[in-house]
Amino acid sequence: MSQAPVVRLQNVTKVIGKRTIIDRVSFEVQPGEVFGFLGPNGSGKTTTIRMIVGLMGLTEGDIQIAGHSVRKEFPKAIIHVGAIVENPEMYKFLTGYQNLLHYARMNPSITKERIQEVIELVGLQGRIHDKVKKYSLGMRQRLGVAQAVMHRPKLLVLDEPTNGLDPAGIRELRDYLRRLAQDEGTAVLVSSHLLSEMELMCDRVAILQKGQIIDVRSIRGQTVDKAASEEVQFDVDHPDAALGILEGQGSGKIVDGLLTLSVDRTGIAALNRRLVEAGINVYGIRVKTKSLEDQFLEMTGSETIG
Ligand SMILES: Nc1ncnc2c1ncn2[C@@H]1O[C@H](COP(=O)(O)OP(=O)(O)OP(=O)(O)O)[C@@H](O)[C@H]1O
Repeated sequence: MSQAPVVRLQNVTKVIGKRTIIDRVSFEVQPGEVFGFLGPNGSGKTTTIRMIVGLMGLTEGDIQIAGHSVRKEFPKAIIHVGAIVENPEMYKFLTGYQNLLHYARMNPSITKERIQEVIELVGLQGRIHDKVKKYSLGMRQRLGVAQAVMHRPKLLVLDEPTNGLDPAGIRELRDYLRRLAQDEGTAVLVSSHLLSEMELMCDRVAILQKGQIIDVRSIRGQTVDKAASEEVQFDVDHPDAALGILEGQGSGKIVDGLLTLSVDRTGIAALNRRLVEAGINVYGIRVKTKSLEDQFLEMTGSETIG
């Protein structure tokens, strides 16, 4: 991608006592991208996020936000960030609108028009004049996001935003985060321990395990049921010879007497044709679909993800 990243982590490391909690974590989030930070409980998501938003120092490495190092130019970096890391502080006896007005007063660049715009962005227009104490958790969170993005930050950071939300609330969260990314070009970083939610919400995810990034991948449009990759097994009369014939066609191997390859659907017919033309008898072809969930479990071992 040619755009400059909104946030760039380079070899971020955090050591507490003698323990390395975060170990050389590197990734970038682009403008307009919803980026998921996925990992089992205790893998280090919150710690990383706390370092991004300046609630905790780094032991090694650097984090740049809009090109400014949080270590060297923290005030210049942090003005580009909107975040909900702990529960957003709201005045429960004031209305949603009064709360937004209160925070807007601290920043003269926020106009009444902008307040209206963020209210519509998070879909709170029908309830914005109700007292916050009457709000559901999902509505409080929308108000928190509205407040966090009023000053048009380049980066929005949300730690476990789906916690406690029902499926409808999660869908709404997804919709307004996407809107924010698309309409305002905001880079959105969300953490979660639930792959199924990340798949619906994010363009890419980084998978964190025991303080290390073990994978970063695109997932836009994929769901748990759709294959991210497929393993194809050919039942043939001479597996070794078949393996030789298909050399160079991906990582072929023989498993339980079956020729096994990773290939996408369109490649299966072509491989079959090559085998038959080379005189190999093919008795069966089986496609073993691996969902992202399977792959995530494979990568993170037996640790639970939700
Ligand atoms: N201040 C601290 N002192 C010592 N250990 C800490 C501290 N903060 C976090 N840890 C440890 O670092 C590891 C990562 O914690 P962190 O809260 O970042 O994980 P997480 O992925 O956000 O998990 P969860 O989803 O459960 O919050 C955990 O083992 C935790 O016990």
